Amino acid sequence: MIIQFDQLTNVPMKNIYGPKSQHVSHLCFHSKRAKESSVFFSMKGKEKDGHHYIEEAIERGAVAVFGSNPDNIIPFAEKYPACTFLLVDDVRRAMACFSKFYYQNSDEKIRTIGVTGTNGKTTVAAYVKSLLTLLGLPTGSIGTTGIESSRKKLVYKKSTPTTPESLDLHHIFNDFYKLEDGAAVMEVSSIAIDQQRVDGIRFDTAIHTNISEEHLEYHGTFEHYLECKLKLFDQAETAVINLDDSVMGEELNRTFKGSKVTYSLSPDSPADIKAGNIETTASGTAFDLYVGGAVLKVTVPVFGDYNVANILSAIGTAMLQGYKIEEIVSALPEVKGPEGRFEIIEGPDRQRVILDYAHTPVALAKLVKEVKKLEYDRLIVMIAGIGIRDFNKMPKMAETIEGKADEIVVTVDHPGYNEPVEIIDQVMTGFDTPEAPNIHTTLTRKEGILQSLKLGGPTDIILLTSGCINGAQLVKGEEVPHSDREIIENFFRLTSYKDSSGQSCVS
Ligand SMILES: CC(=O)N[C@H]1[C@@H](OP(=O)(O)OP(=O)(O)OC[C@H]2O[C@@H](n3ccc(=O)[nH]c3=O)[C@H](O)[C@@H]2O)O[C@H](CO)[C@@H](O)[C@@H]1O[C@H](C)C(=O)N[C@@H](C)C(=O)N[C@H](CCC(=O)O)C(=O)O
Ligand SMILES: Nc1ncnc2c1ncn2[C@@H]1O[C@H](COP(=O)(O)OP(=O)(O)OP(=O)(O)O)[C@@H](O)[C@H]1O
Repeated sequence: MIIQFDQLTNVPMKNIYGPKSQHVSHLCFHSKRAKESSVFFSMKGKEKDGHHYIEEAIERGAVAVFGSNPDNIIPFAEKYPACTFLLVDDVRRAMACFSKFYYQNSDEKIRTIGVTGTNGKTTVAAYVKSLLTLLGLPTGSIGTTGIESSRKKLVYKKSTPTTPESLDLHHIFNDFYKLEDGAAVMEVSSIAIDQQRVDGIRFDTAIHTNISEEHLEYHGTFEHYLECKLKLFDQAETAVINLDDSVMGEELNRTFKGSKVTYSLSPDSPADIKAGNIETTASGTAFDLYVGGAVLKVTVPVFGDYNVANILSAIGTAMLQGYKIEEIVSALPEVKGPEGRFEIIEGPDRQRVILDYAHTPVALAKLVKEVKKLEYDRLIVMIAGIGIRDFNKMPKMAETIEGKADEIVVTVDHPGYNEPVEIIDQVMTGFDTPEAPNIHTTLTRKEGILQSLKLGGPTDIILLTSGCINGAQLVKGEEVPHSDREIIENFFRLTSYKDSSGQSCVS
């Protein structure tokens, strides 16, 4: 595509050096990803300054460079006269605006729905994707579990765990549009908002799940974390708000000016949609839906009260897209959730392994409460300290689980550059009685899973929490392939066999 840089109206620019137009076929913000006809965005980061990699990007074929530091940009413009240099105040903002332009404002050709909150973003995104698609609005999704159009999983080299960088995001919107999806639902993390990845997107609907302490390793204070999350609603036409969340829900309910649907798990709440009489069944959950003065019976193939809250937010989203409540309710029994969230794997001898990504104390507490509603003999719970997250959170996970399970296995997820043993030590400080015989420690997620499975007997539930992002464990800068499912299936294959009477045995 030929880009006439001096005619870009949506990208705020201070100055342009060199040729005013270029043939562009690729966008990047990492010099090592530059190739022929690339535009390179040089950003100052936490560790490095992208301006120091401009020459590398040019050597690899970049034909245009955005930067904010004139001390770098002007001398390079003189040294590389064939390359276009664009001096801007804010490179992240420029990257978001330019990407939107480059991918022909695809975000405006489809509906965009953003989900934010501490817990439940992935789950809500999956429910919304599934529900809207069932209702006849093919919807793609973007988040921690990957990128999926309404019909298939798409393969991208992800640059971030949850919310992609702006240039990837607009590329994905464009792909959804080309695949004839009518909407995109995406998880919007607080970090993404802070790093301006969603700048310039006008969301049709923003969904709020809840807020509790998280990502303090990045934000420093809870106030900054909350402030970032609230910003999403400044760029949304309509909103779905959880009134049960007194911190963020009440604030949003007071300040949000557009159309909104509020939701609550308390039938007495003033919310627009509410759930009551929640009952766990063998195949999911049944509840009464209070909406517009009526009470409707609803069944959903999901487990856990918090997932009923997540379903309510999906219902609110569908209502804001113009669907009638009767159509929505009739689609609910078919709704699908994401992988690794209350995902049940049946083992031999009526054992059940439940994989759940709960990795905050709040999520863990709620999860265990829900699991205890199921029938089982003994409960084995694995928790993990996540090396790439807040160390202060680790003891709180131990504190949350102590006394609530028959066996507790403590392990490590994504050690990053930390020593696994230090992570374990940090988690263990949260137990009152760390030496208790039912508390076990292992140094890798794989060992933790195997230990938990070995502790399980007939009719037990083995709850494996925390989780693995993108099928890998992050160890010292490397992505080490890892699959919980593979480990579990191999374990059951190796330990169970049919004896001569045809009965299954577990050794
Ligand atoms: C900790 C953090 O916020 N990191 C983000 C940050 O990187 P940084 O500031 O450390 O970058 P840096 O290494 O200092 O490099 C600065 C610049 O130089 C460039 N560079 C660097 C080296 C080189 O050889 N060439 C080169 O061009 C880099 O591409 C970068 O643009 O800026 C980068 C560019 O915008 C982000 O991609 C990167 O996200 C990393 C991948 C990341 O893991 N982020 C996590 C914390 C994150 O965003 N998580 C959230 C929430 C997850 C959840 O759901 O809980 C998410 O939305 O994924
Ligand atoms: N509405 C909710 N309230 C509290 N806990 C929840 C809620 N929804 C899900 N959870 C718990 O949090 C875990 C993570 O859920 P989910 O992956 O949907 O959240 P998330 O916000 O996407 O987290 P992340 O971005 O870190 O992946 C679930 O496995 C469940 O245990």
